[in-house]
Parts: sequence; structure tokens; C-alpha cells
Amino acid sequence: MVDVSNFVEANGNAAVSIPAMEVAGSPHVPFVPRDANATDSKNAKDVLDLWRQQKQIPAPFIWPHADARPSSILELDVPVVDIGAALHSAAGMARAAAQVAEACASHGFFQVTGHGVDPALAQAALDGAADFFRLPLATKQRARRSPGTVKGYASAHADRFAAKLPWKETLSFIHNHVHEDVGARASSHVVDYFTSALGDDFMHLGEVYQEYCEAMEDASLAIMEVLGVSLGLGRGYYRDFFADGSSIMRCNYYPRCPEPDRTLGTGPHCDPSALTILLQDGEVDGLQVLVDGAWRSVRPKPGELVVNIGDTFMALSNGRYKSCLHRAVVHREKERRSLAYFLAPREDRVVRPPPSPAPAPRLYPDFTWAELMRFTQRHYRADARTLDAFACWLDLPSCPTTPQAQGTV
Ligand SMILES: C=C1C[C@]23C[C@H]1CC[C@H]2[C@]1(C)CCC[C@@](C)(C(=O)O)[C@H]1[C@@H]3C(=O)O
Ligand SMILES: O=C(O)CCC(=O)C(=O)O
Ligand SMILES: [Fe+2]
Repeated sequence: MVDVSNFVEANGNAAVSIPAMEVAGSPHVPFVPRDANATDSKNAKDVLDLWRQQKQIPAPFIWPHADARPSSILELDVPVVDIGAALHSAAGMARAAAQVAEACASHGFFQVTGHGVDPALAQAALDGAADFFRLPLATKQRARRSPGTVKGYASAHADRFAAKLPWKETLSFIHNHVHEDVGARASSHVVDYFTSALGDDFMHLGEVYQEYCEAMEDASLAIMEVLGVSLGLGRGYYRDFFADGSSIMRCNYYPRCPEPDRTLGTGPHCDPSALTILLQDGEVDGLQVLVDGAWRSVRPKPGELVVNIGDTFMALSNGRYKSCLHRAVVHREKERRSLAYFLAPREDRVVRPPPSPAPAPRLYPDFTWAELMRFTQRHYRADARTLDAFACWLDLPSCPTTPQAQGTV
């Protein structure tokens, strides 16, 4: 059954509402509709003030008990895969392929080292996010996300959802890969995004993220080589598939929270992308993965990137590699930042598993990344069942439980 109950934005004409002054336990103060076109929405400002000043969190931020945090949590056992060794020796590749095969057949999370990302660049990208989220709301709102798209600044996704709001601010933008055939890197579209959305003062930050995204592209294509070998398809198969991809970069900021046990920074979900590379800031943990019915944490470790399989790769591998449910928790005393690079194919490329010598029944229909993106931005809030709901939605006549069939979008 597809749950669309808290999706407020159905058709791009945002049905926007966020709480102005309502706090948990004070149900008499009404929600105040927000002017989606304002550059410095009073209500959005109020929410940010609430984050800092209130003892209780506003009701729309409260997540159901089932999603609440257990008091103690064990660490997830994830392999540490040396990507550099995989690219440079047959033995390194064999070891890396065996590690990812084991991790991806169970939970789909692993960590990578030897990825070649300059630690100074990674730190600059994290510091840049810290600086951006400290800016006045009116400045951040210059990059306000437009309805129906993934690009831009969002505060608690309050323009999209009415309940179970995530305790976070995000800044997202597209990174189009520079296809190797095109020659040396010369793209500046991330820089262009920053200067056009935020102004020329943001050129340097744009340059940092342009470089960071290119490093993420390189790392993710290297990981795709390992995944290809691990599935018996050779190094080039998935690398070529994603070479001209259109990925998404997202900076997450999780402020301190007065009631961390009643909310979540990012709710339980599977990433719709093919692969996600996550850089967690410093010492502050927050990422948790559901394995065998229990939440397990994946703590940040210096120099390591966390990688997980997303729905698009699950479809590409016909379900052999799993996209696993995960979430991010928040803290009372500590704020947290993370940078997520969501690897995705070119928007119009058909996602379909490769022909197999031992054909298995197809688990998912053919689709394009543009279709899946559109589904998550306009029709369905990404959760544990995004891919199943999407497959159902593509095949509308035989799918009575899609949002459309319920008459909700
Ligand atoms: C296709 C997408 C949906 C999300 C943005 C991009 C890439 C990842 C997705 C997301 C981050 C997964 C977590 C849940 C989500 C709703 C969020 O809380 O941010 C997702 C994104 C989104 O729709 O904004
Ligand atoms: O911030 C994190 O640790 C995880 C965020 C996440 O899962 C996401 O952005 O998809
Ligand atoms: Fe995620």
C-alpha cells in the first residue's frame, strides 16, 4: 500500500504549510500557510528560531514511535574496501570484488579508502557547507528549491511535506558528469549554479563543489568497476553506463535538537539513486542502517567514505544487490553535517539489467532516471518502498494503490 498521507505537494503548485509557533503539546495554535514565493518567509524564520529557542519541537517534526530511537545501538560491521588497490592490481580487485559482493548481498553498505579524494578538498567541502548554513535565511532562500525539482535550498522540506518533517536543512544541485570522450575536464556548471542562484560572492564555494563533485564522480566510477567485476560483468560495464551520468550532490545540515528522540534528521528511506557516497563530518555520528530488524550505526572514520547501493542499482542488478533502509538521527548537544553524492545515470538512459546467460525473472520494469526523479519529487516521498511503488505507478492499470488511483495527486 502506497503511503502518500503526508505528501503535500502534488502537482508543482505547492500546498505549502509549516507551523508558525505551534509546539508539541500546544495543539491550539493553527498551522499558518506560507507564501511560497516570499524571499524571506516569516514562517520559515519562525521555524528556525524555534529550532534554537524551544524546549519542545513543533508537532510536524515528531516521528511515530516506531521510528523512534532505541537507547543503545550497535555498530554495523561494514567492510573497508581499498579502491586504489582494486584499480591497480588484480589481487586488489579480487579482494575488493569479494568484499562488495558480500556486503551488497546483505545490506548494501561498505566503506572505501584509497579513493584519491584530497583530504583538504573534503574538508573544504564540509567547511563550505558549515559556512553556507550559517548564512542568514534570506541569503539561503535565494537558492530556494523550486517545486517539483531537486535543486536548491530546503528547510525541513517544509514546502513539500506536512508531517514527519526532517530536522535538517539541505542544499542540493546537479552534477553532470564530464564524459571521458569529451576530453579534459572543462565543465563549470556547478560554479554557474552557485553564482546564478546565490550571486558572484559564491563563486569560490561553487569551485570547491565543482572539484568535489568531480572527485566523487571519479570515486563512484571506480566503485562501479569493482561492482561490475563482482557481478561477473567486467570492469567497463557499469563504468560506461554511468560515464555520462547526471548525479545529485546534497549538503545536509542537522542542527542541535531539543528533543532528539522524538524526531529524525532524515527519515527511514532507501536512496533512489544508483549509489550514494557519504562524507560524514568529524566525530558526530548519525547514520543508521536497518539490518535484520535492528538499527545499526555507521560511525564516521577519518579518510573513509561510506557507500551504499541505491534503488537504481538494485534494479540494474535485477535485485541481486540490495538497496537498504537507512536514516539519520540528530543530537541534543551536537550539530552535524554530511555530504551525499547520489550517483545517477544520464536522465534518459534506460535502466535495465544486462542480458544474463541464466535469465532470471525481471523484478522491475525498464525506467529512466528522469522518471524515477520525477516520481520522488512530485508524487511520492522516498521511503522504504520507493522502487516498488514506482514500478506500480509505471504500470498504472494493474496498480490500484498508486497515489493517482487513490485520487490524492
Ligand atoms: C531522487 C532524490 C530523492 C531525494 C533527493 C534525490 C536523492 C536522494 C533522495 C532523498 C535524500 C532520500 C532521503 C529522503 C529524502 C526525501 C530526503 O529526506 O531528503 C530524499 C530526497 C528528496 O526527495 O528530497
Ligand atoms: O546524513 C546522513 O548520514 C545520511 C543522509 C542520507 O541518507 C541521505 O541524504 O540520503
Ligand atoms: Fe540516504
